[in-house]
Amino acid sequence: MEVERVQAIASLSKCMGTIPTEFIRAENEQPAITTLHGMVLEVPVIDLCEPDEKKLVRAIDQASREWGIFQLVNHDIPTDLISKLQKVGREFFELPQEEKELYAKPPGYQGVEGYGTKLQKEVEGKKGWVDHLFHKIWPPSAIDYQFWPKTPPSYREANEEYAERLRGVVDKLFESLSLGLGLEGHEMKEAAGGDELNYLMKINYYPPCPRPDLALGVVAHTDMSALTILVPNEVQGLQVFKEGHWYDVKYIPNALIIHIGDQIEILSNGIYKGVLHRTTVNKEMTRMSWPVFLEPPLELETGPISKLVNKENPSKYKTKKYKDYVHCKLNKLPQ
Ligand SMILES: O=C(O)CCC(=O)C(=O)O
Ligand SMILES: [Fe+2]
Repeated sequence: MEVERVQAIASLSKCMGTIPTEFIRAENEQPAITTLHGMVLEVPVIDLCEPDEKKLVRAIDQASREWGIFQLVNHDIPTDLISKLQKVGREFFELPQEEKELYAKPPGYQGVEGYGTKLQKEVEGKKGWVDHLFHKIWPPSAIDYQFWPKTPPSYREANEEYAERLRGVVDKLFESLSLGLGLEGHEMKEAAGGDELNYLMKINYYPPCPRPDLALGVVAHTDMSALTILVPNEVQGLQVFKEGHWYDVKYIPNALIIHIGDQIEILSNGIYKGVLHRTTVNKEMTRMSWPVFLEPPLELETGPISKLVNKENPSKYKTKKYKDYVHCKLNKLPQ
């Protein structure tokens, strides 16, 4: 059966000025009713070039305890490279529909990679106003190039260069998180899979939506990954839940948005918190984002790091294979 892409639904909806009911969220989810505007709390912004190492570790530690999300500036990934990554991704989504379908998840295929429209089973059968493309970008042994667009031709180079540059940022983040918890610098990354840590690229494509007050892009969730490193385009849309309210995450050109995911929450025995977030959509403009999910290998067992478990802080999470964690989360089963 052919899946209807949101991009196609969006072109029809534009003429009609309405959206199909399956995209209209319940009132307790509608962004127009549930977003707190006008002030207020701002996600921490962290300068990765901070010369005082201890200060940097403290800033990352505090943001990860209190927010589970922060924006990283001066991260050393060239602006040109970020623009190139965005350009080739945009060009892929602007291809004729039948060319994009060449990269669709094959029928019956169990993996996550490929072009598609919906990953998770959603709240009350409602749909998110978003299409996506998933493919791994690191390590080289995990890459399956059948899911990488061949058009535009520079797609591959841009993604390979981005993966290469991202590795330095990833190592620095894992090291800081380890030190923040009083561990040796290498421990956190090792517990998350070390050199076998998978970098899963996702491109989210949120077409213009005639009723952004009623629809959501991605529904409220925490990421399953250890960490997620995200580049957005300039269209506002990411929101985080903090102290009982939804807040916009301010767009900062060329910043990387870092999410603490479920796996870091588990490894840290709950000291660092996975952040609850969602996305809104825009009436006139296409929003896009490029999260890279840093995930343990599927067969790796993850659980609280033993040094972080003691009488005062007993283990809060089960130790299990990452693939079993993913299975329970996708099927909404208890962990
Ligand atoms: O588009 C965004 O800013 C966030 C997307 C997201 O949360 C996700 O794909 O997991
Ligand atoms: Fe997410």
